[in-house]
Amino acid sequence: MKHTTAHRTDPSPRSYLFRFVSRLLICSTLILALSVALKSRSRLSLLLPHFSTKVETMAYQQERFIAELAVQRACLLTQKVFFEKAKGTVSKDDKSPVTIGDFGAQALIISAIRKNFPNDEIVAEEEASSLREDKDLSAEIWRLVKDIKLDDEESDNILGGPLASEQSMLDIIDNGNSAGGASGRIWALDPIDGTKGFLRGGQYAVCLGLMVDGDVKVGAIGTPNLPVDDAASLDASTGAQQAATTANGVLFSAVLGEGATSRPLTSSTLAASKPISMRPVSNISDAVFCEGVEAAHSAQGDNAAVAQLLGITAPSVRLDSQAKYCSIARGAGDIYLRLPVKKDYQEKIWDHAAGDLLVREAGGQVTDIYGNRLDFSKGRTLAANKGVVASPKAHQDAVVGAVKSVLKL
Ligand SMILES: Nc1ncnc2c1ncn2[C@@H]1O[C@H](COP(=O)(O)O)[C@@H](OP(=O)(O)O)[C@H]1O
Ligand SMILES: [Mg+2]
Ligand SMILES: [Mg+2]
Ligand SMILES: [Mg+2]
Repeated sequence: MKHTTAHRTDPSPRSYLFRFVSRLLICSTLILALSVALKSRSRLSLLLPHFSTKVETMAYQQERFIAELAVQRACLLTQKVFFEKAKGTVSKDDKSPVTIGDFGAQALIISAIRKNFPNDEIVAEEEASSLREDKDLSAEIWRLVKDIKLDDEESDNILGGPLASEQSMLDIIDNGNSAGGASGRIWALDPIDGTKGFLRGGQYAVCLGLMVDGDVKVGAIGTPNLPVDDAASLDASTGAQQAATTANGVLFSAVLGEGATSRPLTSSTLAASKPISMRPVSNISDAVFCEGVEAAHSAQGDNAAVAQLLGITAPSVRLDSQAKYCSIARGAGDIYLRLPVKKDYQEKIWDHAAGDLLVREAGGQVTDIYGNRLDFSKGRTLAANKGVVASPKAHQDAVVGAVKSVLKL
């Protein structure tokens, strides 16, 4: 019996060989399958060169959605104030104006960012110290803010619903005090860009951008007074009279590598979007150029001299705010010039982050007067840049060349 048992459990040299060969076969099949999988993956990325970047940028779809929805809700507040005679205007330390619309829009947008991306930093233009000293103004803003909501309850809840109290509104406004910089996720917020235009009855924009490690990845801009029609001429976009018509109000957005879009502003969920792009300009002398209304913000004489050097005979079209970036991005104009008035002025990141991305994603180029890309990694200002020049990519060298010649750089 002993002998028989030993014979059964001890495998013969033949069965050793059989096991060895079958394991070898399994291993080589696995190796073969793995290499086929790897090969087909690399073939896929050869066929779709944007495959890996797409996967990466898809990550910003939620940020884009929240940014658009938050800007759309804030525009409900700014539009309400726009049509009121008294806008609760106060003068800031630098003598520039700020209104209840600026404070209210900042509170609503920061609250939406806090709800959805609690760990992100925010660089926003306004702060609440003056409101803490002026109880009446603070109460007026709270009366406005607490009633603003999107018609669609679910969308409003995505943004966190109503703010909790007047006190928390002030704290939320002061959440925009990040120093900015080159690392991490930082939102740049201008609750009303073009406050002077807003007060004058002209163009203004609610602007929000997301920077990751100093690079702008997402931008959303609400322009309640721009015509919805992307094909509307730039001249039809300048004045106050259009503001009262119903065919106004556009929401622009862009994600790095994903293109730029526009859609009508609504009071509820987001409307359907369509892609936008700069128009092709074969001869630069046919280009339409735009600049700011305020002579103190850009050197209109120098802007005109640059246009003249490029052979452009038509006068500039003047609009306040980042509506200029939006307009050229959708082909309602071609060049945006913002040549410096004062040597020591540092442009603010919230005045450019969203617009810069929008124009680049629409096929344009944005640089400073030296031809350098705008650098958003330097803190709250564009400390490494001077002025702004934006035009179709193919013409940017010529436009910057004309700028350098006029400014004798
Ligand atoms: N001296 C100056 N040079 C350039 N920009 C200036 C400026 N003084 C103020 N600004 C900025 O110009 C922005 C408006 O731009 P524009 O002239 O194109 O409409 C203002 O934004 P706010 O209105 O948000 O304060 C403000 O930040
Ligand atoms: Mg301001
Ligand atoms: Mg601004
Ligand atoms: Mg502003």
